[in-house]
Amino acid sequence: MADLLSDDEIDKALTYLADWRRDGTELVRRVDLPSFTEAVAVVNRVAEIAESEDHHPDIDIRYSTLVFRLSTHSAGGITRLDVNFAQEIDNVVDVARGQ
Ligand SMILES: C[C@H](O)[C@H](O)[C@H]1CNC2=NC(N)=NC(=O)C2=N1
Repeated sequence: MADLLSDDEIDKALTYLADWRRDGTELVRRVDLPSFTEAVAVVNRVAEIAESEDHHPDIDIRYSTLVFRLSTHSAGGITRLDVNFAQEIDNVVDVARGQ
């Protein structure tokens, strides 16, 4: 099982996860997309990665706005798995935006 990161380790990760914030035991990112269809396409791509890595974010879908919440449930907080997954979500969003 992955180890919980320290507060310092989480703060350090947030320096390069610029679109993420910490909310207690979770990393959180809000993403605004141009349409519901594009938002759901991002969710579908993230779902594929989640299944392949057996690590699953909580995802809130409201029209074209997504909120991702990452936490390692088995550890009770934020681990390296969540930091890595946050970067993968960033990559999916960048591709969806053509960046
Ligand atoms: C049995 C299965 O491997 C576990 O339930 C996995 C599934 N996905 C998971 N996702 C997240 N975010 N945290 C977990 O601890 C976790 N555990």
